[in-house]
Amino acid sequence: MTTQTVTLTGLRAVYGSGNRRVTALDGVTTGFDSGTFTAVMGPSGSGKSTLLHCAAGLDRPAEGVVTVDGVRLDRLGEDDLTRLRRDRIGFVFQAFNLISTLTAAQNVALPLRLAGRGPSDDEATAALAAVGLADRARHRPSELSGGEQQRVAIARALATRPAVVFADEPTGALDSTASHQVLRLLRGLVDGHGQTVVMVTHDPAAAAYADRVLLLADGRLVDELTGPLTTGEIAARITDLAAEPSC
Ligand SMILES: Nc1ncnc2c1ncn2[C@@H]1O[C@H](COP(=O)(O)OP(=O)(O)OP(=O)(O)O)[C@@H](O)[C@H]1O
Repeated sequence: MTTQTVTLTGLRAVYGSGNRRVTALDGVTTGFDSGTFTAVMGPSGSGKSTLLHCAAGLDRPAEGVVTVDGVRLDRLGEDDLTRLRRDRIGFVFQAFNLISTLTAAQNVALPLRLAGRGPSDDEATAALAAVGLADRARHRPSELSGGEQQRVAIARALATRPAVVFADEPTGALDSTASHQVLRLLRGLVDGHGQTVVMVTHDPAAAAYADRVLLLADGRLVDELTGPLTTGEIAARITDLAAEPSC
């Protein structure tokens, strides 16, 4: 039986108040099956980052329920939520967000140290080996290419063996070759290790690596494509969506 690692039910997210009030999510219900790769797409301002932040417990929605690994986030206090984020959720950002003064291995080991489980050189080295960077363990971020830095960031996201990895535009700062390397890596984590991955992207070629593409518009889920998907099919659906009047 398939289990859902993350569920979102009736999510509403609102920023500001009065005439500056913006409804960023307007009743989103969906789930992310364990061991699957989902891409979240949609026009700028459609609510993609807000969805990711709410699903990852970085923002609290105004209404609705998020569960991660069977735990309702709205029932957690700030300390328990921080612990759950640290132990059960991996993050990958467009800007890599590595600590410049630490080596690749030290960056990867950081979540383990914060979780009181480290430092374990073996675990950090194994995580770097899994992303093909065992020989770069002692390099600092400035000594690595963008693609290598993002692979270190992925190794860091995996260090605590999270239930889910959320990636916000992970290839946004990379050239095409490095992008495909990072996407193949994410795909391999899903296929080879049953990792659950949820990725926000603007790029149909990146979304083509996913099993499922969710399309958001004006804070609502307006379509869902399931794979195998080609870049062309995804790009065509996005173009159609842009031409449709929003309701
Ligand atoms: N901190 C904030 N304060 C006020 N409004 C916000 C804030 N963050 C986001 N919004 C608004 O919420 C809506 C959804 O924003 P969000 O960043 O989730 O969209 P997005 O689809 O990720 O956009 P992009 O593709 O441009 O990154 C937008 O209208 C945005 O202007």
